[in-house]
Amino acid sequence: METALASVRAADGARSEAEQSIAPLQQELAELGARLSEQQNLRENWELQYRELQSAHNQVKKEHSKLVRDMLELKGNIRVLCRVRPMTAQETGALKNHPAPIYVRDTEAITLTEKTSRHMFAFDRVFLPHEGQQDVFKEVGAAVASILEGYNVCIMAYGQTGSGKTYTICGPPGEPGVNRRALQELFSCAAELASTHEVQFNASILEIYNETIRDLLSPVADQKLEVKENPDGSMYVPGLTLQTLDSMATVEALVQKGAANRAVSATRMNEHSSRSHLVFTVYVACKDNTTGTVARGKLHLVDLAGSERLSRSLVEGDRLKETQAINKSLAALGGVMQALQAKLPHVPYRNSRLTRLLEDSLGGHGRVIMIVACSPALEDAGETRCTLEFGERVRKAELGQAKRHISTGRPSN
Ligand SMILES: Nc1ncnc2c1ncn2[C@@H]1O[C@H](COP(=O)(O)OP(=O)(O)OP(=O)(O)O)[C@@H](O)[C@H]1O
Repeated sequence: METALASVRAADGARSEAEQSIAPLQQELAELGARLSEQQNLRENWELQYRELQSAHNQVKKEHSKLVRDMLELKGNIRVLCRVRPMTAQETGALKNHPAPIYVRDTEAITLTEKTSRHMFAFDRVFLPHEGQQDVFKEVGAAVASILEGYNVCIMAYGQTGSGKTYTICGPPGEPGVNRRALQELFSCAAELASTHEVQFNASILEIYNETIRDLLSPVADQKLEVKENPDGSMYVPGLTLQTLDSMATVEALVQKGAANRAVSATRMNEHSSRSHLVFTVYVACKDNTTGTVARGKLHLVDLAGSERLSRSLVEGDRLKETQAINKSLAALGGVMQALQAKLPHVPYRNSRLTRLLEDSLGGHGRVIMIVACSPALEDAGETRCTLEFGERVRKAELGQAKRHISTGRPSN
């Protein structure tokens, strides 16, 4: 009996000891539980705030896009932006004590000093050398997105060789240019529309070299390609390869393929990419599932051939022919813009393959953004003046109200 009582007492003692040592653990557990539920509340709050901020951000983005679109309507759908690239170390060294030829007065004006004369130019936006690819895209993103509503948009980079046209349109690795950013924007807009619309993207890449069109997505070299007009006035190139785009991976593969084929043809012709116009086109068909209507728009991204004058390039033979062809098509572009500005009854689109191809985007119903790319180098001041003058002339052109292309039926291109 005694032994049993002793062992019960011992067990009680052990239990109370165990309870005592468990008590702080229980307390700690309770505190941890309270902290966890506090953290959970905080997380829920943060998530809520994040969703609210995201929706406010989307709203601001939509309002900004609408403002830009309204501005485009008011301005007659043509905008000219000017981008000055940074100076290289060599160009800075060449300045010695000479002041830099380009002075950016503000975001809409630039002054160029050439020898002893000074010229002032006004644009819709001037980008300083330090401004990045995202700053440029901010200015063109809304126009890009408008192809989903059935508008035709053309974004061109104009300027002499080495002024930053390819940098702006394509961009080096890690600094994507307008092309990749445009597709990213379009995919993101399409995702937002996914519950009510069916959106399809196709693309083509061609170059115009010496007035000959080359399909950069086709394995067949030396195809005879021509620009034709559909009965509705839209332009197309029969036989041109179209590729479906449905992710950034497909965009990357397409851009790489176009660049590889361009490099091959460049080597074959013993010339450099800057001697041809590169036209990357995105075609969209956006079907409204409620009404069944389809908006068809297209976006041309054009990296124009270098605009240097014959006198400066001191060329002969094949180079002379190339330069003449480039000058002819750039002059044709200037001629089209001039005719639009003067509201002439006849606009000479047929004077070059480039202007013929872009006719349904330039001609009255499209939205055009020209980016004039400028070299800040002292030795380029003469060419830069010509570039800036060209840009200013284009800015005076009037394209009238942009038109949406809406039809009924299934999306196709
Ligand atoms: N905004 C910029 N920021 C940094 N570097 C730039 C910028 N613009 C151009 N560059 C650099 O300047 C050089 C010339 O640019 P780019 O090749 O784009 O000129 P381009 O006008 O397309 O010439 P081309 O007519 O020969 O194709 C490149 O080395 C490019 O990386």
